[in-house]
Amino acid sequence: MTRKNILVFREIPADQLSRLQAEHSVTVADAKTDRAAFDAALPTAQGLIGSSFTIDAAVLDRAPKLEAISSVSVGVDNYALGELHRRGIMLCHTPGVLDETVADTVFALLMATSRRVVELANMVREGRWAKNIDDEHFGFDVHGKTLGLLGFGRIGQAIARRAALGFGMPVLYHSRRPVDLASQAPQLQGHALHTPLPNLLSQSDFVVAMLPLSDSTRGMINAQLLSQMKPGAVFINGGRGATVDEAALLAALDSGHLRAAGLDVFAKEPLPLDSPLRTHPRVTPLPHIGSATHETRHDMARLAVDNLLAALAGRPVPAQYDLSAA
Ligand SMILES: NC(=O)C1=CN([C@@H]2O[C@H](COP(=O)(O)OP(=O)(O)OC[C@H]3O[C@@H](n4cnc5c(N)ncnc54)[C@H](OP(=O)(O)O)[C@@H]3O)[C@@H](O)[C@H]2O)C=CC1
Ligand SMILES: O=CC(=O)O
Repeated sequence: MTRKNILVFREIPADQLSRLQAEHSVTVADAKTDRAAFDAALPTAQGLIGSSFTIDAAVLDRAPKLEAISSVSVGVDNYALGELHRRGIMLCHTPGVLDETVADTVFALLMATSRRVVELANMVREGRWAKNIDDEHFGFDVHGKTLGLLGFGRIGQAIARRAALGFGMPVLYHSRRPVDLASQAPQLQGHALHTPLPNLLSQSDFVVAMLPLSDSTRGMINAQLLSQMKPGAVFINGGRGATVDEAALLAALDSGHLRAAGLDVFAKEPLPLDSPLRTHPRVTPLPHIGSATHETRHDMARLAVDNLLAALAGRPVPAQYDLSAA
């Protein structure tokens, strides 16, 4: 079989790198920290694999031999989808293998915001636990409360299973098309309801966004949407930061309309030091760790390598992203 040129633009585990090296010529050059080496390898690259770097038309112009990109992520908002489609370059991603881990992270944010986990742990660490805990420190229950999900795809449904089956939470969800629960999520039958957005917002104690970033979702969670949320509700974002108007979110927290926010993702990452979201007392910020466990990151890398090896060999690809609508 012909050896092809692969450019690894963000580190992958050694055992997965070896699989690529066994069949192809591989250059490892981190696109962010080793940009000169990345640029030098682009003109001959036939396959790219990595994540967290924007591959736009300017990058593609310098990669005339490119056949396939394998993203070690499920989200594909870093890629110029229309350009890839136009140029006939295949895009692969890692759906499914991270669903349960990301749902766990979202639940960590639900618990942390409601039970004030970080704030009260800091009180203990800093020697400020000086008296018995009283209502000044109390949190709010999660179990039994209503969960509103914006986005009810693979990960949204994994969150819904935890909420409905583990925490006895009624689940309302919003997506453009209702999901046929009988065939796609039988465990959630009788537990999750496709709900008009205004009703979901006004009835939910927790609103969790698990949306991809696209033209239709960019800035979707704006002042008007936030104002329709139930007073005292908690907002969690596990999808993409740019789906939220962050200034509007801050205003909703500062006015007291929202009780708290748990955010794994931000419009700009890493979160700028001067962002008020970094230190806001009622925001629990995480550094985009939705899928960041040893097991799941390894599974993602393995699927991304499976994808790229299959794409370059002309074999059926396990998880090709459909660019036809781009
Ligand atoms: N924090 C982290 O580390 C991680 C974040 N993510 C993010 O989560 C996203 C979701 O992942 P996953 O569940 O696998 O994706 P899916 O494609 O399975 O689900 C996406 C959901 O969003 C809905 N949706 C899309 N556009 C809109 C819209 N305009 N209005 C309302 N609903 C919409 C879809 O329904 P419909 O099309 O019917 O509208 C679907 O229910 C990823 O794209 C990624 O950006 C993923 C992994 C880790
Ligand atoms: O944000 C992570 C992803 O896989 O998408």
